[in-house]
This record gives sequence, C-alpha cells and structure tokens, in this order.
Amino acid sequence: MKTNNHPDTVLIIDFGSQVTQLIARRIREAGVYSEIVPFQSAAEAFERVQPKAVVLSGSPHSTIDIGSPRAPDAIFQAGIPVLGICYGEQTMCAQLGGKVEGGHHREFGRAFLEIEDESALFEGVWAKGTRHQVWMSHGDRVTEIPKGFRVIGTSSGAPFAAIADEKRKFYAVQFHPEVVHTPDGAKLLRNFVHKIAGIESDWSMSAYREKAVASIREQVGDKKVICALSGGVDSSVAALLIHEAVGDQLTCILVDHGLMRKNEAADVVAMFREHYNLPLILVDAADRFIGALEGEADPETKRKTIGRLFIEVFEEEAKKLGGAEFLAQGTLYPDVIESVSFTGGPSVTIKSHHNVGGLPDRMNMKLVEPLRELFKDEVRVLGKELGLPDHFIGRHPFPGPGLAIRCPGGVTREKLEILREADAVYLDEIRKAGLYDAIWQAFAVLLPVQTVGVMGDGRTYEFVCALRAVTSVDGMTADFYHYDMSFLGRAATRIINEVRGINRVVYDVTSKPPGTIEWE
Ligand SMILES: Nc1ncnc2c1ncn2[C@@H]1O[C@H](COP(=O)(O)OP(=O)(O)OP(=O)(O)O)[C@@H](O)[C@H]1O
Ligand SMILES: O=c1[nH]c(=O)c2[nH+]cn([C@@H]3O[C@H](COP(=O)(O)O)[C@@H](O)[C@H]3O)c2[nH]1
Ligand SMILES: NC(=O)CC[C@H](N)C(=O)O
Ligand SMILES: [Mg+2]
Repeated sequence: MKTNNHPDTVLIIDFGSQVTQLIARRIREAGVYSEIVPFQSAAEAFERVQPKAVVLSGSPHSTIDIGSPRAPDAIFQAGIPVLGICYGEQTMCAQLGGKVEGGHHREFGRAFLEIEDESALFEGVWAKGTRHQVWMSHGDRVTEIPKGFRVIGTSSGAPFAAIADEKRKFYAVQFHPEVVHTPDGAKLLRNFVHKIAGIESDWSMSAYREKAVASIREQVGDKKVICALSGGVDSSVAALLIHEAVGDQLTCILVDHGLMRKNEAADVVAMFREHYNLPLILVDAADRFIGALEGEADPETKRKTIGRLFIEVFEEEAKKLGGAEFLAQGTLYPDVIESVSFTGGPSVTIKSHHNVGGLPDRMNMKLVEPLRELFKDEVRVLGKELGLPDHFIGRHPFPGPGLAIRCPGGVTREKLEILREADAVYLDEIRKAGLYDAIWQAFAVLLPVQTVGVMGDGRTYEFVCALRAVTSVDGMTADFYHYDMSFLGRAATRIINEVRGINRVVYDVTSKPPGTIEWE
C-alpha cells in the first residue's frame, strides 16, 4: 500500500556515498519530491513509496566484493526509470548482466566527458561530439555493459562513463551529476526527472505548507500541543505551521535560562506575541539554571544539567496546562537521515547536544514534527512563506545551552553579563560591516584566563575574550571565517573599550575538525 503523501516521488537508494544528500537537493530544486532510503530498507521503501523513478547513489563499497550492497531486483522490473550514479552504475551493470572490474584507471576529481551519442539524458544540455567537465571519484569501472544498453559518453578512465537503455529508461553515469563540480549536472538530473520520468514540478513550499497544515490537523485532532520555542529558525517555523493548523490548541514555551543573548528573550516574545498572536509562555528560570551551574566546570556536566532542567521546566509547564497530548519539535530531514544512515554506526560522543529529543520518552507525549521532510534552506523558504521577517529567517544558529558553553569552566552571573555585552558588540560590528549573512555562525567566548593590560596609564588584570566566526553548510564541518585584519582590530577595540572586565581579544582560527564550533 502506498503510504507516502506525495504522488510523484523519486526514491534515492543510498549505498553510503558522501554526497547522497546532494542528489535529493538537486531533485527537489527541480521541484520534485525525493526521499533517501538506506539500501538495507530499500525493498520495503520501494513498496511503500511507489516512486515514479529511482536513483542509485555512489558508495565506498566495491561491487566486486562478496556481500557488497545491491539494489532490490524489483526496481528493475517495475517499468520505471532508473538512474545509476557511480557505484549505482556499477551495481546496475553487475545486476543486469554486465561486468565491473577493479581498475588501474582510477579517476578522482575533475575529468572530461566526450559525448558519443545523443540521449534524453543530455537533451538540450550536451550535444554529440562535445566535451564537458564532470567530477569523478571511482576506482572500479564497468568493462561490459548489459544487453540493451549503449554508450553515450566516455572519459579517459571510463569507456562506459555514461550509458543508456532508452527502451527500459535505464541510465547510468560513472561521474557525479549531483556535485557542483559537474557544472551541468543539475540539468541532467532535471532531464531525468522531467523528460525521462515525466514528473512535473509540484514540490514547492506553498504546496508543502498546505499539505503540512492538513496533516497536522489530522494528527492532532482537538488535542493540546506544546512546543519548545527558542526563537531559532526551526522551532519558530514549526510553531507557526502548527499554529496555522490548530490555533490555540498550541502553547509555546520559551525558557529564559539566563543564558540567552542580549535582548533575545524579549525580542522573541515581542515577535510572536505581537505579530502572530501566538500563545506563548515565557518562563523565567534564570536563577534555577545559573544556580545549578554555579561552581560546575566540567563541560559534559554543564550540558547535562541544562538538559535536565529543560525537561523539568517543560514537565511543570505541561502540568500547569492540564497536560498536553503532543510535543512539537523542529526535527529536520538531515537529522532523520543521520539517525537511519547505515554509515552512522556507533560513534563516540563528542558532546551531549541538548535537544528536546529526550523529552517524549520522559513525558509520555506523542511527537509532531512538521519539518522532518525538509532541509534547513527549505525551512527558511517556508518561514518566508509564513511571513517570518528576514532577520529572523537568516539568524545564525544558537545552541540550546546558550552562553553557558561559551564560558569555559565555571559560569557565574558576572561572567555571563560580560560575555553577553561582548557578544552584542561583536555582532553589531559584524552587521555594520555587512558580514552577517556571509558568516554561518559567529559569537564571543569568555576565557577563564586573566591577563595584564594597561588602560589610561593604569594596570588592568582582566579576562580574555575569544572571537569565533565560521563558514559551514550544516555545522558538521566548518572553516574559520577569513576576516580582514582591520575588521578584527575594530571589533577588538570596541569590545575592550565598551565592555568592563575584558582587556584582551583573540581570534580563533581553528576549523572543524579538528576543533568543534563551540568551545565546550
Ligand atoms: N530557550 C529555549 N526555550 C525553549 N526551547 C528551547 C530553548 N532552546 C532550545 N530549545 C528547543 O531545543 C530545540 C533545539 O535547538 P536548536 O538550536 O537545535 O534549534 P532551533 O533553536 O529551533 O534552531 P537553530 O538551529 O536555528 O538555533 C529547539 O528547536 C527548541 O525546541
Ligand atoms: O541546539 C543545540 N544544542 C546543543 O547542545 C548544541 N551544541 C552545539 N550546538 C550547535 O551545533 C553546531 C555544531 O556545534 P559543535 O561543532 O560545537 O558540535 C553549532 O551550530 C552549535 O552552536 C548545539 N545546538
Ligand atoms: N563514488 C563511488 O560510488 C565509488 C564506487 C566504487 N567504490 C569505486 O571506487 O569505483
Ligand atoms: Mg537554537
């Protein structure tokens, strides 16, 4: 039985490529809904989703190895178009009667594709006899293609770099059309979904909004929902969507734990109460959080204390409301994929991220997760659609434990106050320089180190403030932002002049890895 709400889905079978998510992105950019499933559950997902087309991803595996992953045979018998990419091509060939060999012709990075023949895949993009840049990353290669296929493109390392069986609508490429280093790749994927699979563009955020609102109504009925609202993009968009669906059945809870940025709580409250008339409870829990944190210097203990207090506050607030059946969360698609990805496996805990994910178990509530099919940039588009002002949509992420993890070592009220001021000055300078949107996340850190300085001919002995700014796509990896030195000089001068308690400023030039974005 088909259980997915989207009539025209492209199913992407993930064999563990680093860039599988990009395939989904590119297809969605073409206005077509796509879903990623790990290969282990592909057979079940194929049955459930009944896709209009299938894409097979790349993989770190080799089809030559015994026990390496395969696509379910059913997809080749369903009469729908299939596109194999890299490993996807190799397994398609291996499964349909071709041959793959471990190569002496490895290609990594930039390569050139000679167009040998016309094809629906290349229509309007690449003409026969031309040559184009593509991006490759393979060690194995196809050496014999299955019956029914013909060669449409070659590269110096891969005689079967692009092949097609137009009758069965099976296509396969050794290069990666999903990455930006294949400049025309997105157009090929568009050809695949529109021209070959015949799917029209109907995936838009306004269509999504309607569907999401309807399904929230169906799920929630006349029951109560609470939503932990931080004012971050994810929880804000989730709250607005649920409010549109069930109005006053929703109550949002914003916890002011005393670890927010300057004016943060007030701004969030003003925005949601005044502009949206959204039922919002602001809980002032600053004493409770700071009281529990005082004297605690261990980063993990700090994080766990904050997580525990969050749960306590939500439990109390839910009780005051007479209980609530549902808990809303801003879970995004990458979170969902990560938790099911077969490459994930048991990994070490670098830090215990606070999220409300621990809540439902403890609180016995069902989850409402209206964003679980979306990527962050899609959430931003949806936020715009819902009328969230630009300055809210473009906000840098802010962690649940807030300033506590930017005060390494013990937290005190005084230190938090110094940090809050320094952070505000720093962000003000960033905005003035027009850099806010170019930076993924920026913040100040107050080090537990005092140094000697001289100010107004007097000796000072005050704290060191570290500035951090990073570029990133998803927070998983990051580079430090390459400021102009004169900007750093300006920011440092202002912080030292305006913030009592700081007499020295340094800049953090660590990428992630080896560093993390936050200091704790
Ligand atoms: N001060 C807070 N009060 C209430 N809920 C909070 C608070 N801080 C965090 N949360 C909850 O924890 C969740 C996870 O925080 P996270 O920072 O990952 O997401 P966000 O704040 O919604 O968006 P962004 O990633 O843009 O900051 C939030 O979605 C929100 O539900
Ligand atoms: O909601 C959150 N709860 C947390 O406990 C938490 N810790 C880190 N972060 C944010 O996650 C991103 C990656 O941070 P790290 O490189 O420090 O792990 C960065 O954007 C961090 O700000 C958190 N967000
Ligand atoms: N990127 C890939 O899909 C690589 C496939 C296979 N591991 C190879 O080296 O050829
Ligand atoms: Mg946040």
